[in-house]
Amino acid sequence: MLDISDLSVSYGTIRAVRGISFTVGKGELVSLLGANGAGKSSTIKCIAGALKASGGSITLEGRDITAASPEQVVRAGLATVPETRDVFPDLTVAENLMLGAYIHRRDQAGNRENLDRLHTLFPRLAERSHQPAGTLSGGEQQMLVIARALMSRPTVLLLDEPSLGLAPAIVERIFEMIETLKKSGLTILLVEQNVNQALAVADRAYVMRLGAIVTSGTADEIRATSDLSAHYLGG
Ligand SMILES: Nc1ncnc2c1ncn2[C@@H]1O[C@H](COP(=O)(O)OP(=O)(O)OP(=O)(O)O)[C@@H](O)[C@H]1O
Repeated sequence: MLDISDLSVSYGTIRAVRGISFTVGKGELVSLLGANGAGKSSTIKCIAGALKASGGSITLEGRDITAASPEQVVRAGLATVPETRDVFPDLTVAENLMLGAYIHRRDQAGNRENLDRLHTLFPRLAERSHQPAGTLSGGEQQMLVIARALMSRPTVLLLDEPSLGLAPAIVERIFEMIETLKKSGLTILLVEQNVNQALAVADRAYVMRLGAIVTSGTADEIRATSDLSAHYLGG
């Protein structure tokens, strides 16, 4: 489904991602793990078309999207939830959601149907449809940005640190929702610092350190073989 081959990303002379390769199969939930500064967000931004690759290739369902713009990437079927969790604070929840559907703006019936499905998945957003998004709690804003990404009807969803800065009870809810999305058949690439939670939902994981992939395997293999504290806590 998603095939990353020898991908490099640089900021001037800083090489943030150094020739990494990994795959995410159809319907799989793959996690990209690593300490601060390992290069996870740079990888996600590059796949999303927000950063230019300095080498390598990105293929989605056999189609080369390495040089695609963010909009072209969304049109190809890949939606991204960045770690910045940006909502438009003065727009209502409903208006924020409709912005996620801009590539389908002529298909109003399809958008309504998708919105109904998302309201079932995120009842809190349905209750707060007419409320300015800036008045939502942090956890609700995270739900909103995930739902907004799903309004583009992606086949692959990239989630960058969805649990960042949220209370443990809310983190539980976010991970339950990620599991529900996986069960619905969505292909997911999940970047997380929350290693235990990520491995609990992931089929496979890749561990990044200093811009390179140092370990990969099933969630059980990663738990069993790698020294998590060394990779994640920088020890
Ligand atoms: N805009 C930028 N300009 C220069 N260097 C950058 C920029 N963004 C990231 N970097 C550098 O690239 C490297 C990888 O950063 P990146 O944000 O991809 O890591 P990360 O694994 O996502 O970490 P975090 O979890 O803290 O976001 C770091 O050394 C970082 O300082």
